[in-house]
Formats: sequence, C-alpha cells, structure tokens
Amino acid sequence: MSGAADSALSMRGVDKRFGSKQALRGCSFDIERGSITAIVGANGAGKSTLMSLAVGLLEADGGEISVLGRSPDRDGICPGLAYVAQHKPLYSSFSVAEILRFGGKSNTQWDNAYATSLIADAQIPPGARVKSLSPGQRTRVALALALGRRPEVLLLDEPLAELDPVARRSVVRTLMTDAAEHGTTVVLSSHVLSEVAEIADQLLLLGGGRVRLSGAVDDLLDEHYLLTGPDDPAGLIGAGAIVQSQQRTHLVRGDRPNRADDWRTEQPNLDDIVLAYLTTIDEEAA
Ligand SMILES: Nc1ncnc2c1ncn2[C@@H]1O[C@H](COP(=O)(O)OP(=O)(O)OP(=O)(O)O)[C@@H](O)[C@H]1O
Repeated sequence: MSGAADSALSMRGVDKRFGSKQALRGCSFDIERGSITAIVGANGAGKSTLMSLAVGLLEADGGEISVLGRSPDRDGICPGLAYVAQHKPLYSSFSVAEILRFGGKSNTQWDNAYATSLIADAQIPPGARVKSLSPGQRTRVALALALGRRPEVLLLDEPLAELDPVARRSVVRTLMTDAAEHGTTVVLSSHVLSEVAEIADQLLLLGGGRVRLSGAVDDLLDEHYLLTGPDDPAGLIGAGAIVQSQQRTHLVRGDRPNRADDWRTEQPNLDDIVLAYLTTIDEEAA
C-alpha cells in the first residue's frame, strides 16, 4: 500500500471505543488511489466502524484519518466519496426511478445514463417500489445510486453478502470495470475472503479491532511460504517469523531458505495466509 500523501484513504493510529468496547485500536494503513481493496475480518472485527469513521458518520477517539487529502467531518460526506452502508438504507416508498431522480437532484455531479444502465443490467423495473425489492436488488439500486455520483472513492460495506452467484458476478464485473475505466478507488468489506478475493488487488485484514495484515495481494503471496519438516524450523527461517504452526507445517513470513535438506517449502494461497492469521487472532482472544 502507498504512503499517506498519494493515498485515497489513510489512517494513522486510529482508535474507536463504544463504551467499554474498544472497536478499533491503533489502526494504520494507506489505500492507494485506483486500487481495489478488500477489508476482511470476522464478525465484529471492526470493518463497519472503520468505514463509518472514513465517511464521517462516527468520530475517532484518537489518530488521524485522511480521505482524498481531507479529514472526514460530520458536516457532510467528503466530495468524491460515495458510501454504501451494510443495510443499504433507501427510501422504501420511493420507486427506483424516483431514487435515481433524487440522486440527480442531490448531487452536482450525476451520471444519469450510467446509473440507469446499471439498473437495466440488474433487470430491475424502474417503476418498482424499493420496499418490493429483494435484498439483492436493493444492493443493486444502492450501488447505482453510489456509482451515478461518479465517485473517486467508493466504500462498500458487505456489498456482496446478499447477492446470488449470478448477481455477484455482475456486480464484481461492474466494480472492476469502473475501477479500470475511471480509476475509481474501491474499498469493499466482507467476512468471507472468497467473496472478495477475485476482485481485490489489496488486502486489509482486521482482527479484534487491529490491522493484522495489509498490502498488495501479490506481495503478501510473495512474502509468505509454507515450510514442512522434521523438527524446529528456527534455524532455517533466518529473520522470518512463524505466523502459525500446524503439526509440522509452518506458515512463515520472510525470505525462503536457500538450503532446506529435509524440509519442503510450498507456496500458500491467499486463503491459507488469511486463515492462519485469523486462527492466531482467535487463539489470542480465547
Ligand atoms: N454503535 C455501537 N455501539 C456499541 N458497540 C458497537 C457499535 N458499533 C459497533 N460496536 C461494536 O464494535 C465492534 C466492531 O463492530 P463492527 O460493526 O465495526 O464490526 P464488523 O467487522 O463490521 O462486523 P460484521 O461483519 O458483523 O458487520 C463489535 O464488537 C461491535 O459490537
């Protein structure tokens, strides 16, 4: 991930507490402009809290947040930022066409043709009332409303959770096309890695309110390896660190050993890496 200056969204040492519950602790990261970042973590890891802070719906207890070079504030969403909340709040008595008209009237920059085409792609009748839509269809309408603003940064809280596989594929294609053609920075959260692995080029793993892992997916794959062998691997891994061990197989972060006579090294996939980190978080919490 990039440095704060050229990033779309960055946090430094951000804390957020709800009463006695520490939802985020010292979160620091930078999200590069034009990237697609998956924020992954178990239920309650802090994903929605982090997004609400970025949008200005919540105020941090400490630390610094920058969105497109500005601090989020509660006076209104940062220009250039669009956000789709987890429960897709939309006026339920409005028709889809009225929602889009509302989008046009409440945004100075509004691409009606694009928003309308996204509704047509989802095969949603423009006259349908929001309250008659399925959760998946509401997601598509909320996404059209967000993308119609032609945002520079799009934050999506669990956007794929309620979609069937066909709708999911279509939404993923829309987001990837938008990022590729318009350079939109897309940040989407999920508690299921497989839901977002195909779309994301960057990963931010949250656990217990902390950033546990962050970076480009390709770099994270390069930096980790699986090492299986007869005994203690401490002498082999040099400056590397063991993330997790299962019987004789260790997930290691660091440079691969040059010589490893009785040892086997393998390339983990992203699932292996994320699962190992999530397991250590669970063990820590137990
Ligand atoms: N308004 C609130 N009041 C009290 N506690 C809250 C509030 N919002 C979040 N929390 C707590 O903060 C922690 C982080 O919650 P958050 O909703 O950010 O997690 P999440 O990763 O988005 O979870 P999920 O995947 O279930 O949506 C949880 O322990 C949650 O119970």
